[in-house]
Amino acid sequence: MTITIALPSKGRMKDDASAIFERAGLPIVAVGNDRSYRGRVEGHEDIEIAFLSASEIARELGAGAVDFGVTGEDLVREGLVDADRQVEIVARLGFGHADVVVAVPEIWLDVDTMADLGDVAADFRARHGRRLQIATKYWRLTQQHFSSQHGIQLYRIVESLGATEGAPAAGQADIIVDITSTGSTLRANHLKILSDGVILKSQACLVRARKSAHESDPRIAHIVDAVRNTL
Ligand SMILES: Nc1ncnc2c1ncn2[C@@H]1O[C@H](COP(=O)(O)OP(=O)(O)OP(=O)(O)O)[C@@H](O)[C@H]1O
Ligand SMILES: O=P(O)(O)OC[C@H]1O[C@H](OP(=O)(O)OP(=O)(O)O)[C@H](O)[C@@H]1O
Repeated sequence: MTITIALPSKGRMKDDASAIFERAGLPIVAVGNDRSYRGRVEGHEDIEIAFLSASEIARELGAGAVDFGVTGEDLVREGLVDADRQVEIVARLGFGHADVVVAVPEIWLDVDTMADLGDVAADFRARHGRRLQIATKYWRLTQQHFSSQHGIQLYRIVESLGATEGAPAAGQADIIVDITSTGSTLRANHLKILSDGVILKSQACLVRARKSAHESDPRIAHIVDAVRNTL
């Protein structure tokens, strides 16, 4: 059986992901030219590299189409139902840090916690004739945090695929759920994070698809150990 490892083909995690495997003694070489979406590990003919986008990696892990992948924990938990049953987070790799947060307009002076936001949501229809609107691309994480964790049911998610922080000022939503790293985009858009509004502290992870064939395969354990030993 060939083992397939999916690595980011572009974007902010690409170089760090390859560097981890280099340090683990599993140097990656592209097959064909620089733009090729296939690679291999030097000296290991039975390991194949698939270069995919970060969110595709989460999906392919869930489908069991790859054995390992490097991607953000946010994308794994957003992309997969009951993620821990489908995949194992083998190692947190120390790059690609970003927090998924609930942020509200700074001028909402009396809203500092999820409980305060729950009060706002409960009154929203009476005051404004519609539900509180949340702009996000993180549907699953938002629903878990609001409905399951904080018992807030009265809201509507407005899908946002880019420039989410601009949605409140543009009148497209009231609040947002998005990732932040330095906080400068939130500040520039006059948004503040609720004190208990950090939904997930994400970073790049080595993730393994849970497959029964892995249990008896020493190459799987070798890859896991080699990557963990770099940290
Ligand atoms: N400042 C940041 N902005 C966006 N994503 C970040 C940031 N810092 C770290 N990340 C993480 O990087 C990952 C997304 O990476 P990137 O945006 O490079 O992917 P992508 O190639 O655009 O993926 P896709 O096209 O599939 O969305 C996520 O896991 C995210 O948490
Ligand atoms: O807290 P900060 O350091 O300001 O970073 C957060 C911002 O960075 C990302 O957008 P980016 O411009 O990278 O584009 P992307 O969403 O297409 O990745 C993300 O979507 C946030 O908007």
